[in-house]
Amino acid sequence: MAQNIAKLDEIMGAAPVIPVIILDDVEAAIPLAEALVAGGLPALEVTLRTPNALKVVEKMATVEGAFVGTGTVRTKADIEKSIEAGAQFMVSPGAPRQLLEDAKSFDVPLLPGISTATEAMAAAEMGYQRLKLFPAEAVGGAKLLKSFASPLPDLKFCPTGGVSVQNAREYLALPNVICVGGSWVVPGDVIEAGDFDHIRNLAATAARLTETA
Ligand SMILES: O=C(O)C(=O)C[C@H](O)[C@H](O)COP(=O)(O)O
Repeated sequence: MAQNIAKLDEIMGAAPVIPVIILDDVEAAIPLAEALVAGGLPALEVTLRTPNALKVVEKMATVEGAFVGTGTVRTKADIEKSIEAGAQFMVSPGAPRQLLEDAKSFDVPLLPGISTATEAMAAAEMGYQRLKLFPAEAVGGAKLLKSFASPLPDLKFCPTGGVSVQNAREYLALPNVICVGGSWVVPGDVIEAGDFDHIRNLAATAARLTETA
């Protein structure tokens, strides 16, 4: 099956920002997800970069209103583990051919990462029209995506990597950007301090990024 674009559009279109979460403390999973959802960010990407990441996904998936996905997905095993934990979407920093092939046999959609026109075209050829630009700021940022819009009008992006509250609006104003991803709404020290009110405020500010001033 090709990439489930309708499902991804629902998830990517739910809010302007997908928080990229790096969390090992399972106890913090539910309060963190609740704070983000309450702030207006329902789609949450939990990176598979900590020993307890899948347990964090399981917990967060129980939070009402949350769309929980996994990030840093690199292999078929990562796909299988993500789905078993209850992920509703998966994100990868790259788009290796094998991963794109493997992901096609699962219902849960994969958002692969690209950083050049050639990679975007190769992914599109395999049925992937929703892509992450990674690492967005390092590979050309909003200027690069703006340049993709005319020759690749069918492709839509979630730029991630170096995106912040300062530069997010520039991306979100582009016609080929649905949302951005970023870790700035989930600072490690704030989570460690258990200051979920602060997280909710960061989320609320991020959720308003598409509002006109
Ligand atoms: O794990 C993945 O799937 C990735 O591709 C990497 C993340 O998207 C970036 O680590 C987020 O970058 P920052 O917002 O600059 O911290």
